[in-house]
Amino acid sequence: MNPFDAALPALQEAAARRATRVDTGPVVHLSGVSKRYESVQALDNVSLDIGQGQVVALLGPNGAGKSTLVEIIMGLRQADSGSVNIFGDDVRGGQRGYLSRIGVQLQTTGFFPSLSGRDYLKFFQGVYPHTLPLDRVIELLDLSAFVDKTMRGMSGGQRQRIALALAIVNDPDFIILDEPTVGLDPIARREFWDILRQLHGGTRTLLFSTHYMEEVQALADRVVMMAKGRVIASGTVDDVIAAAGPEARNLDDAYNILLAQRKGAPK
Ligand SMILES: Nc1ncnc2c1ncn2[C@@H]1O[C@H](COP(=O)(O)OP(=O)(O)OP(=O)(O)O)[C@@H](O)[C@H]1O
Repeated sequence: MNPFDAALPALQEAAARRATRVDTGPVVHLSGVSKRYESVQALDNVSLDIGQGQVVALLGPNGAGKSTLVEIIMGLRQADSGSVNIFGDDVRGGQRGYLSRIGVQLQTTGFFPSLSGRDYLKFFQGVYPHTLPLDRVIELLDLSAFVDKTMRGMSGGQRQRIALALAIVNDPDFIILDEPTVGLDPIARREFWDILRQLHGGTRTLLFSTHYMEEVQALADRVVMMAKGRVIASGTVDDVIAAAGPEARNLDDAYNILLAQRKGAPK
């Protein structure tokens, strides 16, 4: 049986539970967020709203501020100024209730090489009050062939799959992924996209950063383009292409045009 079909009942149940939850307002509400590291202005007055069920791609060159933004949303870093609200929690004010509702896959995950994937999954299951059944997570992400291997014995793509599995153990409403498919070969990347589509299922909110245009086009219903700590364009792929002007035929063109305009703009 297709692993996705096998996992469907658990996902449907989870989606039904989410549907009965009454949330008002956006999942993410950032207003005027700035962050400086010594001489670098990593984020400069960033405002962003993400609604429930949206799949949002953060796109931008190295150093644009994507990871910093993602880490502030995860509560791993503190913004210097502005407001950060996730599921209504005032993150800068110290409210952290939202953490049980998010799942996070960092750019790189450090694993103890001698532990297995199953060891990690069990450990994470013990951390949260509500979790998806372990066998469902294994089925959903198609982990059975390697979940009992040690982390040392896995390929990079398999380790990334375990990292994603750990991000969904708590059946999160909001999944945040920092460059989730970096280093994967094209086939593994496409498999990863299929998994993300299944996880989204129309109800979960997804935010991911990426450098891959085809990843944006395959997954996102909204793009937030960043450069030098600022949001330089936001909207659907078509909106962003239109914002770049008539010379932009596709997202690649739009990206290059908007970045070139930004380079010429005063800081
Ligand atoms: N801990 C830190 N200390 C000092 N400077 C930092 C730190 N973290 C990030 N920076 C700087 O802040 C800026 C934004 O970095 P950030 O990692 O958020 O960008 P990014 O868009 O995620 O880049 P990449 O695509 O390379 O991951 C960069 O100039 C970076 O060098």
